[in-house]
Amino acid sequence: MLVLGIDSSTQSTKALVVDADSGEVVAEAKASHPDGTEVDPKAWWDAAQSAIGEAVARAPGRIEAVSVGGQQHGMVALDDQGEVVRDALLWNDTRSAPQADELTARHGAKELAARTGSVPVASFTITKLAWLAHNEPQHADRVAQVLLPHDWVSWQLAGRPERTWTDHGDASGTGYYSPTTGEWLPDLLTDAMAGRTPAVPEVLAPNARAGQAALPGIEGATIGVGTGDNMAAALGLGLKPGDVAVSLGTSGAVFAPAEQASADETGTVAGFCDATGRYLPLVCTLNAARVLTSTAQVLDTDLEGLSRLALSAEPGAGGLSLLPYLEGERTPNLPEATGTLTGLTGANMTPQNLARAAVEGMLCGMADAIEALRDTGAEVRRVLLIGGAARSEAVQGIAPSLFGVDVDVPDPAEYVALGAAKQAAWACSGAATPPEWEVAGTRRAVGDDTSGRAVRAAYSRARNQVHGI
Ligand SMILES: Nc1ncnc2c1ncn2[C@@H]1O[C@H](COP(=O)(O)OP(=O)(O)O)[C@@H](O)[C@H]1O
Ligand SMILES: O=C(CO)[C@@H](O)[C@H](O)COP(=O)(O)O
Repeated sequence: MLVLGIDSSTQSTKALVVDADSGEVVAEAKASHPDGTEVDPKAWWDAAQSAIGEAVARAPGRIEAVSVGGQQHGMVALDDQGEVVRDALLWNDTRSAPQADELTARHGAKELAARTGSVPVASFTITKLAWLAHNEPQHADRVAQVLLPHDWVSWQLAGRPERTWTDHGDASGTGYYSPTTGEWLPDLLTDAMAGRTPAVPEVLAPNARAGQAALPGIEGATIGVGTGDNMAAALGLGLKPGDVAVSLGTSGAVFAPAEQASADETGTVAGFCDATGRYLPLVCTLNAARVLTSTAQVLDTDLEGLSRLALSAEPGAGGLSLLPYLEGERTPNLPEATGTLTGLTGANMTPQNLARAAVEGMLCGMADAIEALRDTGAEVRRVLLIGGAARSEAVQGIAPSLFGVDVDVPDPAEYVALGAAKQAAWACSGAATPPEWEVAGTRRAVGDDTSGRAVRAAYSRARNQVHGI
């Protein structure tokens, strides 16, 4: 039996056709999304149709089921005809930072963490709805329903039926859902939207059959419930206790499976649900893979060239530290921040050191995130490095000493789309637990030095100097 997994993430849509018995990927395709932090959702649907069409054309048989993993938090506001009211505001759009502060001041961080699992920052859907109510009341008045990106793409796949749905994982990133009771929190939604209460999708079980595909080429295939991209990656990797995933895509996301819900009132760790009915505490930064792309551009090289340069510099980049807050930052919560390069001298200002500082700066944020997860009780036995930037040799070489824990690199693959495919197979199997697919070859990354502590200390000093934290 063949199933289809879709990853509709920030930069692109990926589609994988997978053999449901073995987990083997038999066909795949990819289509890009536009840049920017506000996007017309139709661009995701165009990309999905293109990637699905290509993947399915290469598939050796009929697709029985499909599921969608999508970038978390994005605000897809629909009117009473099901049309989008305005472009979606994405997870990495920081304009709603003042609304995040206001909501937290009004309700209290402790209360919000206890009720929703998280203290909202600008990424969370609830703050985007509050921004809309305050800045575009004419649009807010027209909002009849709010969906998340994966809900909206699944709904298009189903041919826009009467019913809309979501899952626990993605719902837990809205800021108006309770991970512990599994219920929406309409009072928080109404408060954020200044008295308006749009409809929200039905929350279905992780292995639900949510609908049937209406898209030509996969018509009649069962649609699984779908989930957030990080929840899908956790499912695709089959994370076990002690495993921590570090995903280096547009965002840097660090997450671990948990049996208990978390409620970190400092706001560092978001208390999300996973895609199996359990939990997925997660720390997220706004600056990961694109830090490397931007630095490569400055150095007039490509990503391989950047990697070579970084590995030819000494650990510590000759005293340079890069605080890579190129898009503002979410963890630490510095939405207005810009990037800073500290420690420049005539002697150390080389392309090699700059490349090294970029890789180290991005990874130091991830090392802090691993520590924050550990502080909330997560067991950290090994790190699994995934996402686009995990393909970089420099990242693989430098991560172990900065993380101070074993780092395994699963074979490069689209783990979000694989997790979505696994969810689709689960919806068909009717079993109590998802299928167990073996994760293809995992290689242990070997660190190039033991100076991780010193590099991290220099990074902390730079952050303290510039931002006082
Ligand atoms: N070898 C590489 N080295 C560094 N970065 C890479 C490499 N290959 C891909 N990337 C980066 O990975 C990013 C895409 O990763 P992905 O996990 O697909 O992101 P997203 O899920 O956010 O769309 C792009 O910014 C791309 O430049
Ligand atoms: O906001 C978060 C997690 O809370 C991000 O991780 C988004 O889910 C986008 O992910 P990528 O496109 O970087 O995979």
